[in-house]
Amino acid sequence: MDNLTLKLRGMSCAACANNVEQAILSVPGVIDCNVNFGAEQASINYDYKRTNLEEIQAAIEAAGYSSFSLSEEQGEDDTETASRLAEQQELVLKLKTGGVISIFLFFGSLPMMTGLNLPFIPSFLHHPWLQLVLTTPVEFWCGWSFFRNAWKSLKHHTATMDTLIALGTGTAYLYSLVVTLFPGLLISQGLEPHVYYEVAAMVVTLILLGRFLESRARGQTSAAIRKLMGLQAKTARVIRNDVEMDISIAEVRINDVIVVRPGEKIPVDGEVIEGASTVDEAMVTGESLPRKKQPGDEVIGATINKTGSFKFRATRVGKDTFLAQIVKLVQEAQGSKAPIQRLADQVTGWFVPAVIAIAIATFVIWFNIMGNLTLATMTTVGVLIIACPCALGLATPTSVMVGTGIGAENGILIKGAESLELAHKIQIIVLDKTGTLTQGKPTVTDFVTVHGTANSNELGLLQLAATVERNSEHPLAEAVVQYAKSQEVSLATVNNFLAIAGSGVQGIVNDHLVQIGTQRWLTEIGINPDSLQQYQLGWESSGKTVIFIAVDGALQGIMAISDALKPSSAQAVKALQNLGLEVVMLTGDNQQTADAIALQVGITQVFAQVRPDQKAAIIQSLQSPIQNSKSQIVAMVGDGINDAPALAQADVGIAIGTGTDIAIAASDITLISGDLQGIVTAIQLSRATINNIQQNLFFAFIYNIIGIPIAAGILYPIFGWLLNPIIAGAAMAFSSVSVVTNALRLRNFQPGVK
Ligand SMILES: Nc1ncnc2c1ncn2[C@@H]1O[C@H](COP(=O)(O)OP(=O)(O)OP(=O)(O)O)[C@@H](O)[C@H]1O
Ligand SMILES: [Cu+]
Ligand SMILES: [Mg+2]
Repeated sequence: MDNLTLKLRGMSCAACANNVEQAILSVPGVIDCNVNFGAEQASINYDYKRTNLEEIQAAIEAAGYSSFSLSEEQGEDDTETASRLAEQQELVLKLKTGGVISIFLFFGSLPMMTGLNLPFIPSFLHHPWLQLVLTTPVEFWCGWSFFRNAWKSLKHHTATMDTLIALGTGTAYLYSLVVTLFPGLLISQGLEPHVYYEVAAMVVTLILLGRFLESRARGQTSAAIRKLMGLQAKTARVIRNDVEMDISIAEVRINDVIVVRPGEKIPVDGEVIEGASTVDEAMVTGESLPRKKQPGDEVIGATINKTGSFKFRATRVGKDTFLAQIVKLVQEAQGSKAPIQRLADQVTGWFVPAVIAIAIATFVIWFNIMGNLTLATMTTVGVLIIACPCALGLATPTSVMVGTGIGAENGILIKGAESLELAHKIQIIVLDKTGTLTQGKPTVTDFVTVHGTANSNELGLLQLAATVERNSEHPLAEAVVQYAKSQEVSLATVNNFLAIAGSGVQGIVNDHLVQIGTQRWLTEIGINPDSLQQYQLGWESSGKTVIFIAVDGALQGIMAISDALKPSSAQAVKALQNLGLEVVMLTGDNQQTADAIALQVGITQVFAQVRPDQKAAIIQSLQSPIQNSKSQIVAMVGDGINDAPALAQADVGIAIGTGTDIAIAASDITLISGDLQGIVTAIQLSRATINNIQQNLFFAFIYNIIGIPIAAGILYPIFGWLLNPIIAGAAMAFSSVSVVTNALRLRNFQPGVK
């Protein structure tokens, strides 16, 4: 199975998105497909053994739309923008032509519309033949795309918003043409031979105007992506054959040695090999404090070198760089569908046919009841015009695009619209202790053996312990090894090494069986761990982790390891509680230590001594409904490595990453910097986005809900009100613009401000 994202062109409304989706799904071998109108993107899951990119693109082509793949975008980008520009220019020309002509027609029809005698308007403007000559180019040149697209979809037995506009304005035009040619037809019926050319021309112009404004505003919804891509440096100074030279970023290869001076942008990802400096990584990680860099440290492309100069070896270039991955991820997220959009999708599916049915009913009823052809035609045109579902298709995707973009700017990577939507419903948030609340860089602070402290026995035991721990990748093990190094203890070799997850490690060193782990584990394997209790209890109550070292089945010493809290932890926990969330701590560590840490950060609910494989089960139990209420939405925050099952079990899995080793895959949301404040921001952003979507849906529906019945003439019998088709056209154009503009308002989102 393979996954593919295509950029789409030629869609004019959500009904088009439906058509493209159907076209792609009809290709044998396509498993699943999701077309996003707002992002003009399709994401497709397909079986690469049964179909390929060409077949899928051909199907899209056959349905009357065009596509190009996101991955080949680098090359395609220029032609893409060029053709888009040409299209824009043509649209502007059509808009100007339509605008000027519409103004003449508008003044020409004013006397008739208002029923007043307006002497300043020359009467020739009202002449039907002149109006015909003026309107024809507007209808068939400016409005040509409506007819072309309507025809294309008719061939595929579908209908889109273009169908409605073509029908609406075409009807107004044809009606007027008939009246111009055979005024006698109406006069014989006792009706005035009024023409409605201005309706055809103005509606076309207004809708073009709406599209123009909409596409301009829509361009801004992907501003975040462009901003991210703009961060990329253009050139790199590499050393090749001992010569320093400036080359373009595209030519940088892995293992190139690159020189960076103070104030310069770091071109690609790499590892420092010489020199030292501090680097401002805010643009990529959201972390505001500059980071110190020295040989061995990772640097991220697009971040800015501050103080010193250094050399580094390129480790990731081109589309593999951290920045490129972020851009790709955000693009994919922007194209994904939020569950809240399903409603809009369902509506658009039957919307256009339903509107055509209502329009026909309107015509039939008015013509039969009133016997008035003019009234029947104009109400029908009004219904067709006001009913366009285009704003509906924009409501969700535009907000999602802006929301995910804002997230990325703040160092929050949101995998898809679904996670973005779900985050605002989180009720319980589970925080892992090590690496999440704490810095995850534990250090040994105390060490005592059964023979007391500071004797030769101590270093011997330390050697045994560190020798075993060197084979474990657990952060605690790392701390023990570091401590041994600082005491200048050399390490021996270990045999039969075994790690028991959540309990400890063991191995044979110099013919001694060494076992290091939790108090509980030692008890389980029949070793009494209690002889150093007076030290143990004090250390634990200050929040340190105590590990127990046994040699040949007897306790020989214990060690206290402390892992400092992140400076932001307590504040973030408080902020989460203020948002109304229940904050829970989950850890494999001992109960006393866990309680002590929980107290420091203000958490009351603690699950301690949880084995790694039980963490997911705890999440599940938190999710289950409490007494005849609904099930709970639980988020899990972890460092993404050993917490993967729990992250996956949670409704929203939030991974904390540092630098470039982020486990993007395991989580729904990734906080690039380790700062927990990011969780608060993510939840606030989710709330703001959902709010925004709801406003958009309101804007999108309100025009149709109010407009269609009025246009159909529901108020005519009571008040004599009808909706002038021109007003309908204006409302329609305004609805999409107001939706996109409202979505752009989301860009003002400020993290941390409620
Ligand atoms: N390599 C090891 N050396 C010594 N003790 C270990 C080792 N691995 C695990 N332990 C013991 O097992 C306990 C539980 O480990 P686990 O990895 O499940 O959780 P943790 O990393 O301490 O905490 P958290 O669940 O918050 O990440 C540790 O607190 C430690 O006492
Ligand atoms: Cu529309
Ligand atoms: Mg852990």
